[in-house]
Amino acid sequence: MRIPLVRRLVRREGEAMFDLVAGFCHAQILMGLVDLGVFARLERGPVPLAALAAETSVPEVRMAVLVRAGAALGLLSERFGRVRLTARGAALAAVPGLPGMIAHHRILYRDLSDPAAFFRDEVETELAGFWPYVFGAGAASDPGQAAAYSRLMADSQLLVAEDTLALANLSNARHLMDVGGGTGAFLAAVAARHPALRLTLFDLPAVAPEAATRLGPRAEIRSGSFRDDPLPCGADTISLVRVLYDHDDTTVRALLAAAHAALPAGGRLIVSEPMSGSRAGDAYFALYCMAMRTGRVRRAREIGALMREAGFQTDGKGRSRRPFVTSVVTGVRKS
Ligand SMILES: C[S@@+](CC[C@H](N)C(=O)[O-])C[C@H]1O[C@@H](n2cnc3c(N)ncnc32)[C@H](O)[C@@H]1O
Repeated sequence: MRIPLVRRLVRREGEAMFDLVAGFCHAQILMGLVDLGVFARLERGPVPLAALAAETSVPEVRMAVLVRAGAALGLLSERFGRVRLTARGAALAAVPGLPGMIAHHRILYRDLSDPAAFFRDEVETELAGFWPYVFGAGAASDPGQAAAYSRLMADSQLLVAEDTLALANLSNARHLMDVGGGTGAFLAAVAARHPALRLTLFDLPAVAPEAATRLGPRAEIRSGSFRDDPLPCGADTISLVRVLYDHDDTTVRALLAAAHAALPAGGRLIVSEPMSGSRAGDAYFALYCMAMRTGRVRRAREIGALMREAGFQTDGKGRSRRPFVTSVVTGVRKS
């Protein structure tokens, strides 16, 4: 700090370090704003601080602290006695599924509350129970659990679909099968862009029927488990969107082999999910997957190697517009 030429750099480094130190507080400010409905309230327009405090049953002096904290994080501003959303705050409130995702992070944070024990694998994680479908079709038969996860997945699919479709061109495809397609949010986005493309969705029996409600006659719905059943044939393109990272290498190898068997020569496989090699992949999704205890975040080149092992031709290069949304690796079945 005493050397003028590097003072600015040192201050920036110091701020970045302090942000790391204070990260938990930042996350809790965000969750507080979601839990208290502040984003939802301010989406309807600016509000005086006292009214916001009264509506949320928070004492005004404490709400003033929360609002200032939200302002410090670039989410809120207070002008002319009214609290309002900044552009970032408004965008955050409007991203489909994001407030729900922030709220469900309390489960992840409980799992991470003793990080040394977490990394030593001494924690019975709650997230492993939140996503029971990963363990197989039997565990997914609880409709309440299935509905909770399906909603979170479908809401967050909008951006994933946008980036996947920007990176994996489907204009030459005739028939796409989305394996692990959930309740059909990805295929709904595909259908809107490619009206002539034939669509099939494959998912567990507890999940797939809901896709029929969303997609209607636009898609054929096939129920089954890719752990136990062969994948239906007929599609010239298969997509696996946010599926591989839920599973260990043995299951992924079997699934990629099944996709290879289901495709004709020249058929195309599209893998889209957050990958290692980015801050989001390594400092968020990797921990999330570890807490789920079933899968892991992989580098694009690892996914590429697994695809090649299954018989696909791929350069294994992950492409991404926004690594925190998704990355894409594609391959072609060799003849
Ligand atoms: C993380 S979700 C992704 C859903 C959707 N592709 C998306 O991106 O929104 C993983 C999906 O894989 C499905 N799945 C998990 N195990 C499966 C299995 N053994 N057979 C078929 N689908 C399975 C789940 O039901 C779930 O819909």
